[in-house]
Amino acid sequence: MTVEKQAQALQAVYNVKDFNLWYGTNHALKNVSFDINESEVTAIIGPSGCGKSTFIKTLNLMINMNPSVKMSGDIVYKGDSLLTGKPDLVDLRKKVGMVFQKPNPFPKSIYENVAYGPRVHGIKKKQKLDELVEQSLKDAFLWDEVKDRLHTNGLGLSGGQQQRLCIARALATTPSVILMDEPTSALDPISTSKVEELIDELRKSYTIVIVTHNMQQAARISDKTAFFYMGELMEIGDTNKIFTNPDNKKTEQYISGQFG
Ligand SMILES: Nc1ncnc2c1ncn2[C@@H]1O[C@H](COP(=O)(O)OP(=O)(O)OP(=O)(O)O)[C@@H](O)[C@H]1O
Repeated sequence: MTVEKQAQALQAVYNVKDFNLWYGTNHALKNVSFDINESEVTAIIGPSGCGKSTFIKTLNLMINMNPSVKMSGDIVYKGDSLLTGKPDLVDLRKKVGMVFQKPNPFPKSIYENVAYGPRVHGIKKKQKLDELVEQSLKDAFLWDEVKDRLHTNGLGLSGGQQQRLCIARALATTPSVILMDEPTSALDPISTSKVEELIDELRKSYTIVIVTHNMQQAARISDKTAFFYMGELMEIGDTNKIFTNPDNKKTEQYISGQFG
């Protein structure tokens, strides 16, 4: 990590404070506390059902779509409480983009997929939209593959291309954070490595939180790794340390494949 990056890394973009979440009576996240630093890639790992997806969906309050959810503690985004404040959800989701496990382009043209977010946020001028679409597709490493077919349906792209289109769509609203929930688990190895290369580039400009089942992937692409187990954060630290010399016995057992 460069000196500049270390200096930036001291800035927390999220403070998660004694956070609990229940689905009805199911206590899915328990007393979770940690900071997510600006300009870092934070990987969330842990066995199935440990609360990874639940956690990442709280960071843009997508979790609020589920009426059975109750939360306590706090998640503070850039100084503002997401739980006790009254965050503007449209604005929050502009700043905190999300990419899902299964590529989910809108059934619209490639151009319209990317232009959609900026339009919702009031950008109407064609020239500005054209520029944003081109830049976002370039930043998502997709421009060269689609520049001659921008007005064809996004669903006509391959799975890996669709996922990069979804990343372009997230970038088009100029977010500061990108949440990724297992973004490569539905992709083949070549598409996966393209998305990993892309994450490596995006890390220079964005804060990234990624849920992954793939421990090699977490080790390759993240600065920090958080290990969740049965709804608890067992350990968070520098990825190198978590994968070579974790403090917690459960982390060690998980990364060495003793359970999963
Ligand atoms: N919509 C929901 N309604 C009720 N319970 C839920 C819901 N979503 C998740 N849960 C429960 O919350 C707990 C955490 O689930 P979550 O999907 O966050 O885990 P995960 O670590 O992402 O799992 P996986 O790796 O299998 O995707 C589990 O007990 C799960 O059954």
